[in-house]
Amino acid sequence: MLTIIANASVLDHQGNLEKKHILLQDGVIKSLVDAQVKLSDIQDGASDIIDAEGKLITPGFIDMHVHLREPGFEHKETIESGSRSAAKGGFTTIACMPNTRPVTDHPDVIKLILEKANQAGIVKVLPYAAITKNELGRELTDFAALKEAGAIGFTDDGVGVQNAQMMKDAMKIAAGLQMPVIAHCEDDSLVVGACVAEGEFAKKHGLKGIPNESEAIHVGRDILLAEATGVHYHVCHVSTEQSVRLIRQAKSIGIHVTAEVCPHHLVLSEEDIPGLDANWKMNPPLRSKRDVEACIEGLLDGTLDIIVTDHAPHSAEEKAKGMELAPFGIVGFETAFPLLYTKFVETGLWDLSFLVQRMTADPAKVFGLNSGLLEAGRPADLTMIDLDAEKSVDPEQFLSKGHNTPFAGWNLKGWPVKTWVDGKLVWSE
Ligand SMILES: NC(=O)N[C@@H](CC(=O)O)C(=O)O
Ligand SMILES: [Zn+2]
Ligand SMILES: [Zn+2]
Repeated sequence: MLTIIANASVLDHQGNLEKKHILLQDGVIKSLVDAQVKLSDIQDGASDIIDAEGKLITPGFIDMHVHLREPGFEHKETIESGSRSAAKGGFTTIACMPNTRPVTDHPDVIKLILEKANQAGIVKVLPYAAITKNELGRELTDFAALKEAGAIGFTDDGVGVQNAQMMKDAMKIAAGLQMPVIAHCEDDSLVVGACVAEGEFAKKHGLKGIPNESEAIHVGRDILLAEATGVHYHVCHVSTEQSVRLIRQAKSIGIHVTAEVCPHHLVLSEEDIPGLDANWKMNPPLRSKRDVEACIEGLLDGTLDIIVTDHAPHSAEEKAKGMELAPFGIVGFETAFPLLYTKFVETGLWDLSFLVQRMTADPAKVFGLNSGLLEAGRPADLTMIDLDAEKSVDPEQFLSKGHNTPFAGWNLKGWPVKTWVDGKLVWSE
């Protein structure tokens, strides 16, 4: 079956926009043809021709840090609802975290996730497995068996691995299996009972603060352990100036460390929190302006490799418990691209190709995926974006079960309008 996406704007290797017809066949990108070529010359046998005049086509976005909540927390999200939400946001591959119930610490849970994702048949779902059983930090899981079942890496996201020897043992085994260790960096002893960052907001509201060191102390420790074990060490949701500095130094001496940053940590600081509204509560918390600047700088100089959403849906009831009692986390799929496009590309701070690469080719490179590039022979995972479309964020319109976002009402440009996975249209506005 031949599909043609005609007259699409695509980014070339230099980041310039070119007009192309994109031919898809059997789930794969067959070729990109200059749009000067008449459609009548290439459309023989095409079962579907989509006019993409005036629209940008990019490789499908890849999100290496998401929470789909199934099994166990289906009231927050399911693999199906999360996949739909991802597709609407332009994502075609998502990697889901193991803090489910049961925790993804056994091959059976990996198999269940892959089965459910397959049944949903929307986006590609890549499961992470837990480092420790039940994410309790006491006993390692069976890495070899989890890899065999389809896990793509190991992480206790949601909590930090508190014991250094445990982390070192995990890294040694993962290195032997050529698998990455992905770390939620947080030293519990420095955090106890805090819900927002240490800073002006915490002071004003008489709240205990989460200090920057609670993140960076793990980053520093784990870099040393990665050096000792040779593992590919990937840092989750970097949010502090100190972490950026440590990762930059580690990279400069050749340690195999990579890192991710979330849109909210690039766009918001603690100064933006309007009040005690838990839609502004996430882990790591919104930090100071200085930290935001350091994260942006880190992304620009390659210290931070990729952008992830850390899509973390919770129910309205849970979030209504208020800043101190509500769970940490905000949804991310359906606002990520327009948010970053509006804040950084429209304003002339970043090239469009810089943003697109951090959400496509770079995550694919960091995690060894075959997708993320718009070239012949690659899977036909594509996103169509209307860069001129402008609308305000309406959580009621989200396909995610979670409506917990600090961006409600924000007026944004650059909305995804169609998404294909393996050549199949999985979402269309
Ligand atoms: N990021 C969050 O604020 N919450 C995540 C956990 C996590 O990513 O650490 C969640 O599972 O809700
Ligand atoms: Zn985390
Ligand atoms: Zn997370």
